[in-house]
Amino acid sequence: MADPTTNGNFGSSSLRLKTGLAEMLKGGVIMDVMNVEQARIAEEAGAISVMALERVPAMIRAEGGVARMANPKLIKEIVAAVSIPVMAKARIGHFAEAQVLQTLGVDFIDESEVLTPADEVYHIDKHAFTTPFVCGARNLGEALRRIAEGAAMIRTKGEPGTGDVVHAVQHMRQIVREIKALTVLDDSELYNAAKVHGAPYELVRMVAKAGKLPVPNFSAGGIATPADAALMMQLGAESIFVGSGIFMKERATPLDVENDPKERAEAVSRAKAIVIATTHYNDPQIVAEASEAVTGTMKGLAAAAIEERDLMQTRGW
Ligand SMILES: O=C(CO)[C@H](O)[C@H](O)COP(=O)(O)O
Repeated sequence: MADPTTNGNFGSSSLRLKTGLAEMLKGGVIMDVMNVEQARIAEEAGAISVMALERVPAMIRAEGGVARMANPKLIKEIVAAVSIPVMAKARIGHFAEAQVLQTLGVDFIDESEVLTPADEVYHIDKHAFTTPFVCGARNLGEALRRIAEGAAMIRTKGEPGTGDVVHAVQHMRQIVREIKALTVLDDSELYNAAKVHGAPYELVRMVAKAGKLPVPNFSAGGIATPADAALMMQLGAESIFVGSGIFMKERATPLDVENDPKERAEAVSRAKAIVIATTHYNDPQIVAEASEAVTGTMKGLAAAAIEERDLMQTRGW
């Protein structure tokens, strides 16, 4: 049998390179930004990367409509404004949006359930791109299916735009639990595990041997406070994505960081605190100090109150 660590798509030098880029983002915070000023604040606050998009999930949730890839003009402005890596989102299955993002030179493409899915059956064939991809997952099977398609980074889906961390916790706990369960199986049992998880045997075997995913495992969706970030890191996340928790004032209204110094200071305080808490996630004293420095926190929306059909996390498979 082929050695899954050296053969097949996953062993390709191109995927190892993409995963290497993802490894460089470990231990940091990736912040959603909707304009150049937000991107500058994120960089100054110590974000490891920014995600360029037109509306953060809280706004998409409040306003409805079809959520698509951001305008290339906005992405180019943000790429030009910061020196940290820039990510941008494509709709699930929308390989033409991903082609545009690759042409624009973004550092990572997020095939994201936050946008309105473009294909009800197929995710993007991510091996066909030189730009690395990150994808969301709620469980190990979903994570491994995305990795099989070429994803170089996995993140929990959580329930984006709520400020409620409960589903990010659920997804991270499930992925970690399912990985642990694989490590005690013998080789003959792994075939059935692959069937149960709906994932390629080679990847299941790789995870069973290593006790971890073959790509970095980050967390996203509903992370809104420094303590939320510390919680996710302690549960096994290797980095944190924060969208709606930093730049939003009301559910559909962002802080005016361009014209209002007080609101700008509020965004800076939230951004810095999340970065500090992510770095020092194992030190409650530092997380306490970071939390104290925050002025204003996203009010949020309890994920349990959302109708099944309005969940973003159930998009993708
Ligand atoms: O799609 C994302 C990660 O790739 C978003 O950045 C993230 O899910 C935002 O969620 P929230 O607004 O709840 O922080």
